[in-house]
Amino acid sequence: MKQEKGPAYGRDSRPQPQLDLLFLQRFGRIQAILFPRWSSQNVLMFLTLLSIALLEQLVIYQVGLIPSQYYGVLGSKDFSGFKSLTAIAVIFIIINSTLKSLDQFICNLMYVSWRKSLTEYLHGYYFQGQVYYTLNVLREDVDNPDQRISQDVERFCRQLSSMASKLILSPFTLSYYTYQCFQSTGWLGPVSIFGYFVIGTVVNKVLMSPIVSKLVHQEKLEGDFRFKHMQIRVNAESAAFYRAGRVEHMRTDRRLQSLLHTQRELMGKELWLYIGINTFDYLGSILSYVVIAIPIFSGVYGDLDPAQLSALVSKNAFVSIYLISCFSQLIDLSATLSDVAGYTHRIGELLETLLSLSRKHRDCESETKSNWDFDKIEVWPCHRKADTAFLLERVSLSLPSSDKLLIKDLNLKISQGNNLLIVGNTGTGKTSLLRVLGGLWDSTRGNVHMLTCFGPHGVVFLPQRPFFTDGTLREQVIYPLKKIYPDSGSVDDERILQFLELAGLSDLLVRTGGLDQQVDWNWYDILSPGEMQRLSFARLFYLQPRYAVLDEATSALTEEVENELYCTCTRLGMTLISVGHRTSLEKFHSWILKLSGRGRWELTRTEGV
Ligand SMILES: Nc1ncnc2c1ncn2[C@@H]1O[C@H](COP(=O)(O)OP(=O)(O)OP(=O)(O)O)[C@@H](O)[C@H]1O
Repeated sequence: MKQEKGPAYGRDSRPQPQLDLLFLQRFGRIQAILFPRWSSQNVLMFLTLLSIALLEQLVIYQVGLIPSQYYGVLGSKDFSGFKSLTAIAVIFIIINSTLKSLDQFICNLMYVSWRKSLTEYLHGYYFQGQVYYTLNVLREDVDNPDQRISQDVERFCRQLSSMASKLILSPFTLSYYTYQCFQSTGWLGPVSIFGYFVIGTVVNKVLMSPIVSKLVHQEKLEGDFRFKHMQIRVNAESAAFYRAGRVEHMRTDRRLQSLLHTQRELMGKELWLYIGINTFDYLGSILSYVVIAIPIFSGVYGDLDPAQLSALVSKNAFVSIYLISCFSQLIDLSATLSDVAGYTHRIGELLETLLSLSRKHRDCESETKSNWDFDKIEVWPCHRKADTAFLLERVSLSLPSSDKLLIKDLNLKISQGNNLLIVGNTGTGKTSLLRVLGGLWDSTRGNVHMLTCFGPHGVVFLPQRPFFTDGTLREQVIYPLKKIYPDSGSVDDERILQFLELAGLSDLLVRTGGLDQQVDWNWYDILSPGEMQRLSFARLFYLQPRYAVLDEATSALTEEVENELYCTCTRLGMTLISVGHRTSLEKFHSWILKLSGRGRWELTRTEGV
């Protein structure tokens, strides 16, 4: 693996989120995810919504005519006409309310379907390779990716679906009533109403821009506040030992205050937008009379008597008012649109970062041509039985986000049977070297070649902090494989039980009530640190890789247990790359790499076993 760039990712200065071209680009990109093909489910739903909304308009029009027909039948005392009109009215009202409910129902279905499409799309990139690690640990420019994927996507889809049926109809109603208005008032009506709308849009855009950037900031603070609660939830026991309730209360409240302060500021900005929207709504209602007043006062209708003039005013006022109300409805959507724009920016930023990270991951993968993905090993168990797992050529390593040098010009070959122990003081870069071997960090200089694959027959890492997923005991042991490997049914059960016993965890089986018993506990809460390390070893024995990378994997265990676990690893034919502080580890290794900080290192041979 040839890696030129160091691991440092800077804080980039992104432009303030606005209602600008960037918004349109990001919105367009999200729409392409929501509507990938003409035949996609979302497009079909959208077309159904369009048909229902159009049908609804037709029925509304018919319902609107009914009152005037009542005048007719009541005026002429036509009882049978009254009965049939009432029957028609009831039918239309039932159809109308059904269509309205269907409209709402389809909007809700679209919200769910959009959320599914967008979230699954983001998940596809987020969980690709180590993208989730880079994004959460190394990138500082995209805050709270979890919040963006869960809450921001949810709100974006909800707001967009609430706008959908109004937006979808506007081109039709606008064209129809523009034509009607033109027929009644000539060019003056539509032109002045369009001009009014343009002014309204420009003013609203000015009022909306600060809202968009404030909303983006508010969502960041919302994510920070949630993260604080999550931190306490995950570390509840440690916090309780510190009696941290008071200090954490103060810190959590501080985040809440900051969030609420921003929310209040956002509302202050929204107030101006609401004033703008309401002013345009009410001004619109008198605009129709202004449109008619101009020809009247300029003498165009000088030859009409008052009765003819009022008939003309009433006719023109109706179409103008309708056209204006179509535009007002669009202006009313400004508040929702500014929310949608804020979420569009947050999701768009995440999307862009995910795409660039995934591109980088793909480039890396094609460069190394090695099988780095655990998913693939279930299909193709690694057949690259290379004698050498890692080859490092003049590798230098610095801290991300700073120039502090950890390792300089390291040449190292890790091959079968040559167990390597990495030692050194705290913070000298032992785990960082493993991060480079694991492909999580790039080296600043030099080449890192991984000549085998991950998983059974390849390399397995046991990180310093054990990782457990939700699920049964079997799922913990076979992790990160999704299926039993090898696919051998009960024989596999025997292997798992045997390895649990070897790891000293037979009693855990009794506590869980069996390998496949669903447990709703959090593994981190119910296992002691030592038990977590034992369970990690049971996993390692099960996967039985050719190379095992152990980062202080026995730090919570006694030397005696450490001895047993290491002996089992050796018996199972694993080559070990360990990081540890204990001298008792030396006897299991044939090489010791000592890191001394500031780039210095020393490789020596030991007696080993
Ligand atoms: N994501 C990160 N961003 C910036 N600096 C980091 C990051 N992770 C670790 N570091 C820093 O890198 C240095 C080396 O860390 P590393 O975890 O490799 O130390 P170590 O030698 O394994 O220490 P220990 O013996 O305590 O496990 C430390 O100074 C640490 O603070």
